[in-house]
Amino acid sequence: MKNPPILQFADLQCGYGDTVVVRGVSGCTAPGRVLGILGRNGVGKSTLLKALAGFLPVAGGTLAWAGQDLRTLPPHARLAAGIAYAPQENVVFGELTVEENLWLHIGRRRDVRYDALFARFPRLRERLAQRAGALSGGERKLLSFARTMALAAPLTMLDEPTEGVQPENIDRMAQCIHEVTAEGRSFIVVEQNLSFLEAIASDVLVLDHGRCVLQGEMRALGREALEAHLVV
Ligand SMILES: Nc1ncnc2c1ncn2[C@@H]1O[C@H](COP(=O)(O)OP(=O)(O)OP(=O)(O)O)[C@@H](O)[C@H]1O
Repeated sequence: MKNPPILQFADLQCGYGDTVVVRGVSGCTAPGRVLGILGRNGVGKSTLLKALAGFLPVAGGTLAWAGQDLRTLPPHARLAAGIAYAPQENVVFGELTVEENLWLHIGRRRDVRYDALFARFPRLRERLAQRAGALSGGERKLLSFARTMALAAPLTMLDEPTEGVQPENIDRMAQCIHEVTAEGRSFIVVEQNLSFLEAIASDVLVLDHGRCVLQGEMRALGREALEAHLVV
C-alpha cells in the first residue's frame, strides 16, 4: 500500500511578477517516492520548483505539507519544516572552500553524515581545501548534491542535479537516492536526463508551456511516451 502524500499541490499557478509561467499544475509526493519533473527547456520546471521551495510566490492554487498550508511560509521555514532544495544554478559559494561549503548548513566541521558521501564521491574529499569557485560545473553540482543530501530532509528537491556530472557519479547519485528512499525519504527531481529519471523516479510529471501534459507512474508511462515530450 502507498503512503499518503506528504507534499501536495493543486491547480498551482506561479511566475515572475505579472508573467504567469506555470498554470493549473497538480501533483504530490509521498514518503519513499520520487516525483520526476521533466520537459523541454523553458517550459517552467525550475519555476515550479522555486515556488514549491518558497523562492517564488504561489499566485494561485493550493500547496500543503503534511496537511499544513505552505503558501505563505518563507524558504527558511520550509527547510525547517523538512523540505530541502538544491537550485539549478549558483549552487555553491565560490569564495569558500569545498569544506566550508559542506559544513555551512550543518554547522559542525566534522559530521558523520558526510562519511558515506565521501566514500561514494572521493573526488569531494580530495578537493576539501580547494575554493569551490575553482571546481568544474559538474563538480559543483556534486558538491551541492552532497550538501543537500546530508541535510537528510524528509523531502529533497533537486533541480537538474546531473547537469555536467560524469556518468559514473550520476550512477552513484542514483544509488544514494535509492538508499534513502528505502528509508522513507522522498524527492522531487527536475531532470532532462531520462535514464537518470528512469533509475530513480516512481512518478513523473511532464510540463509543456507551463501546463502538465502527462502524469503518472514512471513504469506505466514508459520511455517512449516521455521521450516524445522531450523532442524539440
Ligand atoms: N527571473 C525570471 N524573470 C522572468 N522570466 C523568467 C525568469 N526565469 C525564468 N523565466 C521564464 O520562465 C519560463 C520558464 O523558465 P524555467 O527556468 O522555469 O524553465 P525550465 O523548464 O526550468 O527550463 P530549463 O530546462 O532550460 O532550465 C521561461 O520562459 C523563462 O524565460
